[in-house]
Amino acid sequence: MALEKVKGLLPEVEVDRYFVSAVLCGSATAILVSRWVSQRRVQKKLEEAKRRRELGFQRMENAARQFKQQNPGIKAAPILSLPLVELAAKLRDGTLSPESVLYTYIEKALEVTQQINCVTDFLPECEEQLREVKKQEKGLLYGVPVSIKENIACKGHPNTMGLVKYLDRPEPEDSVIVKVLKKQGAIPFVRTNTSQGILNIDCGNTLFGQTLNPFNHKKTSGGSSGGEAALVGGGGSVIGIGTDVAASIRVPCGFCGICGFKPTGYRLSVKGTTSPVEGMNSAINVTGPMARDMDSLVLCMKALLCDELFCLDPTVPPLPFNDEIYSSSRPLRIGYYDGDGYFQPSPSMRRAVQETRKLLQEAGHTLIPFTPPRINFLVDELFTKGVSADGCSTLVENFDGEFVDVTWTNQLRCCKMPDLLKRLLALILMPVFPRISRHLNALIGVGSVKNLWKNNVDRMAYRDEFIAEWRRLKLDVVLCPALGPAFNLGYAGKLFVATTYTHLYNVLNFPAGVVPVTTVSEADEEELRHYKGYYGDPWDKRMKEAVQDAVGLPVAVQCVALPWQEELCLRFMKEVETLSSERRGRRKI
Ligand SMILES: CCCCCCCCCCCCCC(=O)O
Repeated sequence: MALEKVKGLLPEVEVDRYFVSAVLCGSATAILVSRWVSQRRVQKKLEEAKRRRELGFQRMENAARQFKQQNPGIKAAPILSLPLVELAAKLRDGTLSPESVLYTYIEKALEVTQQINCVTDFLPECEEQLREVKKQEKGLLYGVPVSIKENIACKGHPNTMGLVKYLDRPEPEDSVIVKVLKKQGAIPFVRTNTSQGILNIDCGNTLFGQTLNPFNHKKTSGGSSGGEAALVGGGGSVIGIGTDVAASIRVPCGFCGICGFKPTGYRLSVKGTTSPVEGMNSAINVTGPMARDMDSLVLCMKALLCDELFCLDPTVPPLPFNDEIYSSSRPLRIGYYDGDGYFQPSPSMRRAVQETRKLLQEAGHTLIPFTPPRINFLVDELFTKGVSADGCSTLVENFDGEFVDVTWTNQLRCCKMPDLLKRLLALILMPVFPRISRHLNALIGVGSVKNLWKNNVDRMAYRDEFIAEWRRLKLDVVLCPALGPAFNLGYAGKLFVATTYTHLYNVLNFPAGVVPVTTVSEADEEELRHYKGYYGDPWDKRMKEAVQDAVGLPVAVQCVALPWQEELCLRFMKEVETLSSERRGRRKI
């Protein structure tokens, strides 16, 4: 009836069935052709990028070979085995030349990346910088080759984050961090792989492929600074710079058996780095150092916290490194927890905390149980809802027109679901899988600017509550689990929520770092067979599968301090490193 009325309102036209079919077929063909054309364009760009990358590797090989031919007496092993502090001292006093160190690391980085695919780009201008450092006053990192995560700007190279759309956007200038490193005499020489779009604890993308773990090629290096962690862990770089908005320095460092430090946001500059969700402030994105030992991290922090940094980026507080706090040996009051109530730690994660707690206690510190308050609220309402406040649209847009890497398909599918479907699924899942249901609800985002402000207020209130508990127990620092051991390939992109141990400290904006303390034992593997998780849901099942078959792989702990207490946090990390390496030494005897 209604249809008849509408028809009556329309002018009488003779509809030609052939004409309609032709229009429909034409439109469908046009859509298919334009899709094919755009896919071809992406494919071509991918091939071009691959060629450029291969050319870079070729240049690395030639440069290293030429240097070796001209300097046959220089041996790689003694240079590669030097910890950063000793390497920097030898460079400064002239025992080693910057050339010998740079070309040795170029050759080693190439060897490592051929095995585990961690380098994305050679920085040929490192040869220019090699000449430059000799003209300037010797800085703290004089002649030290440094690797840089691919989202940290190096002039002339694009910050792609593994996305084809950014390939043609070379950065107009170095990021502040790279400028400061250069001022201190460092020589950035390679850039390293990330997860596609960065917001992922795996390290794979369609541009550069998957980075593998240097200790076990069936495992991921972790992400998103996974290229960096794998290169340093594999011995191809002595110091690297990563970024971390939820886990990206700490998770890959833990997976690859190295130390990594996430300072308080804004203590180091992020100018010139690309963030996974630009403009999002619910979890703070930072830059930080990654290295094989704590002394290296400390030297790097000292080098970065200099006048050049404060001058280039006046939004960074002008706080030079405080050696008095770092060198203090006063006994500490250390809060600790070995499970956060949201994601049950693997057996080795828990044992790492318990063994470290014992060592610290025996060394004269006071250990006090500490429980992070309202963990579900923190994870679902503050972190996930905060990061996806726009209903995931910024993140989803990043993937428009891209071939989506397998490490992202699962999560992207969840993000792309219409809100109504998310709500419906969340409702259905609530009685059976409440944690997954809450996560889906959080991915809907906040809905309005007013709600975002409310979310910010809630975050500040949570931070006050957390600090009040910290103060009530008179704590100096906190010891807690670091995610590990390294996941089997194919799992990290489906276990974003396992980052609760790290992302808590991005929401709070506290400094935090990871230190490897042990390796997975047969007993851990046996205990894992009985792992049920806190919820017994599909995520727990996945976690169990992800960490299986890891005997011998490194496991870290996480050390945390209050905001702006970087030096105290680093001192605590150093102490943990010393105690656990002494214990490993004792065990060998
Ligand atoms: C917009 C989708 C939100 C989904 C939840 C986010 C999960 C974060 C995974 C952690 C990735 C680490 C990234 C980093 O720290 O830089």
